[in-house]
Amino acid sequence: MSSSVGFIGWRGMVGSVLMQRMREENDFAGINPVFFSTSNVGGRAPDWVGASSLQDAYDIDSLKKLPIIVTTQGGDYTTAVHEKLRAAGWDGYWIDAASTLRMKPNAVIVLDPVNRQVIDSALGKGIKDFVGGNCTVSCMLMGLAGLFHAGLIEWMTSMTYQAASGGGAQHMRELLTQFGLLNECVGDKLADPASAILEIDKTVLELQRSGKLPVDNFGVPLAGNLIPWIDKDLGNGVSREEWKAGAETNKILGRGEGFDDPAIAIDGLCVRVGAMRCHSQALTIKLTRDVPLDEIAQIIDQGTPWAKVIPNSREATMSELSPVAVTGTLDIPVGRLRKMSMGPNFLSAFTVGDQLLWGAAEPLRRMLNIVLKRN
Ligand SMILES: NC(=O)C1=CN([C@@H]2O[C@H](COP(=O)(O)OP(=O)(O)OC[C@H]3O[C@@H](n4cnc5c(N)ncnc54)[C@H](OP(=O)(O)O)[C@@H]3O)[C@@H](O)[C@H]2O)C=CC1
Ligand SMILES: N[C@@H](CC(=O)OP(=O)(O)O)C(=O)O
Repeated sequence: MSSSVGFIGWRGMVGSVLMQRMREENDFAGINPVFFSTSNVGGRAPDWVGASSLQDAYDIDSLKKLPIIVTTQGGDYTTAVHEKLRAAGWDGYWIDAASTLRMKPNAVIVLDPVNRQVIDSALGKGIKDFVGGNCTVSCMLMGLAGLFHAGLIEWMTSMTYQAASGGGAQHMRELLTQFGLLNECVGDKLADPASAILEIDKTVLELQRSGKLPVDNFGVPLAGNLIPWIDKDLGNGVSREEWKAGAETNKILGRGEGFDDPAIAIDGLCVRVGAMRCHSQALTIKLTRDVPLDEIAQIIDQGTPWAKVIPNSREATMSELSPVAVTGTLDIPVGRLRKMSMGPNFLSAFTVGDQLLWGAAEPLRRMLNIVLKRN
């Protein structure tokens, strides 16, 4: 008999990528999907499952009937509903993209190609809350799993270059609108090859500083700029996005508080750049021992089926190690691998991942399938 699965947030950006991947993998064949809405109760459910109407995503009685709920609606929704649903006696599986529950002791951060053992052990203990990790963390781990599992990482810094999509659809629109307006304000000068570049630069800067660009989402212009702060201020000089790197990576790997193995120190700065939907990161890794580069490349390549080592050449880097090359694929290229001048135990790496695929939708899709196979 097919299991009923409730979907909340299916028409949002992360939800749409999840639906797309589920359809590509024929995942709907084995389930009875029930679609919910926070804004259009009674409206039509998506075409591909036939005509049924959207149920109320806040109605605890409707949600309670489902053995599995998958939500990509966001943290506010999780906060509003999860506790109430559990308090009402619901004992189903909750699979969530939002960060709200990630660090709760009875929730597991899911990234099964990396932490299937942690997931299986949690399932065996009756844990029912499974949450996708932060996009930067998940993409990094999909690339570097081999090194972590081989015990080769003593500590690591991660300097990120995060895409506009991490903020949501409106952020992507705002970035493109800003780019358009900047282009427009110097359109005539750009068309004239004889015009002075410093004049163009001055005009662009004037518009960027004028307060006339739309900045409702980012707060400041991102086009032709960058923002070295992502997510909340924790009050100790660390942004919440930066804190997640260490906290979530260790929890995913089953290390640190609550586990037998000690935490690995991971820290860095998180920066928003004008890329569309791929997060990139530059990593400095202190190895636990001196390992030759060709062995390191092999270990990374074999870490997950999606990790792909890019030769450390200018040509390969430019064509294969960029957001434009990676967007829409599940590949996690890892390149710029070289020993650093600080010594043979210091490794540099650069990795890129589609933050809506491995960074958000794909771990949830795979977790749903793990749960379905158990049921
Ligand atoms: N953006 C990201 O990169 C990541 C996001 N996440 C998590 O996923 C959550 C959802 O993110 P995201 O998908 O970007 O959020 P969206 O804003 O795209 O979608 C969230 C909800 O907004 C409602 N909505 C209102 N207007 C529209 C519209 N015009 N088109 C589509 N949906 C609309 C929908 O709910 P309804 O149908 O009920 O009206 C939808 O489910 C985040 O809050 C975060 O917790 C996790 C990892 C990465
Ligand atoms: N904060 C990430 C996106 C995201 O949703 O992260 P999280 O799932 O950890 O809240 C970014 O802005 O790029």
